[in-house]
Amino acid sequence: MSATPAAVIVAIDGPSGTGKSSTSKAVAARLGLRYLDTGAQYRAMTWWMLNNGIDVSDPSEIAAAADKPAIVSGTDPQAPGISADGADASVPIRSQEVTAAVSAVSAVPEVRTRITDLQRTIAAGTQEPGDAGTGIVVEGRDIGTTVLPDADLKVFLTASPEARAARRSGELKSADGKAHADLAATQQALAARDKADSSRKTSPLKKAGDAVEVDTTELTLEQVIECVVTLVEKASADKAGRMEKAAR
Ligand SMILES: Nc1ncnc2c1ncn2[C@@H]1O[C@H](COP(=O)(O)OP(=O)(O)OP(=O)(O)O)[C@@H](O)[C@H]1O
Ligand SMILES: Nc1ccn([C@@H]2O[C@H](COP(=O)(O)O)[C@@H](O)[C@H]2O)c(=O)n1
Repeated sequence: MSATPAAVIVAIDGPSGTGKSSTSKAVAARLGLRYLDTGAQYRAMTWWMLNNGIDVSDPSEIAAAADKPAIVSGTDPQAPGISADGADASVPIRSQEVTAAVSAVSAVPEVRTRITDLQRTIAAGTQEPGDAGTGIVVEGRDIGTTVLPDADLKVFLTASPEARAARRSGELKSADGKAHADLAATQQALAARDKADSSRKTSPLKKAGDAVEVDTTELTLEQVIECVVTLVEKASADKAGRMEKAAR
């Protein structure tokens, strides 16, 4: 087996609140990989549409506007950043308004084609020799099934609805300091978004057949990170071994 790890492409998918972002960022930072938050790209597209008078309840209006905004994603796991038409979208894409509209926008095929092209270009850039050639962790809903079906490692994170709602409620509380988060309402909102994301026609949320499923319900975030780091290290060493063999 080779001593030099290869630049891997890692796909991390799963429903909302399973820990995709937290895990992917930490794994990428620990292993010196780039990081891509594909949910942020759909959110930035949605934010731009809401700001530009697009009726997000009308799929034909969404489709007609899908190629208009320039969506630029950062890939530094410590500070990813995202902009739409040059405007910093990092904070506003997390608003309730965007969260409520994003599933409808992301279900439109023209939006998916546009964003999928961006994602593939960014991932391919991390396979070039030089500074960028460090590999990448890409997280979302359809990365292992559609965007990067040849990824070196696919992970599908799950957690019980109760655990996911409790995590999200904790987040809401710490964001405004008030103990207002209604667990049942949070659980309902997560279930509604998952249902929309799993039942759309184009590229629904789905586990790839060759993905490693990790149920995070009973695991701490640190345990999930360690588990995925181990999987990535193995995938990277295996890839390096294959490359070395092919070069002989
Ligand atoms: N294993 C875990 N144990 C406890 N809390 C966790 C765990 N994993 C993630 N969290 C917390 O749960 C919340 C949601 O995590 P995160 O945003 O990473 O999920 P996500 O799958 O990316 O969600 P979404 O798809 O909605 O963006 C965060 O506050 C995070 O710190
Ligand atoms: N690969 C993806 C990633 C995300 N989406 C859509 O974006 C929404 C927001 O995602 P977050 O991870 O930021 O919560 C999500 O609910 C999906 O509608 C997607 O379609 N494909």
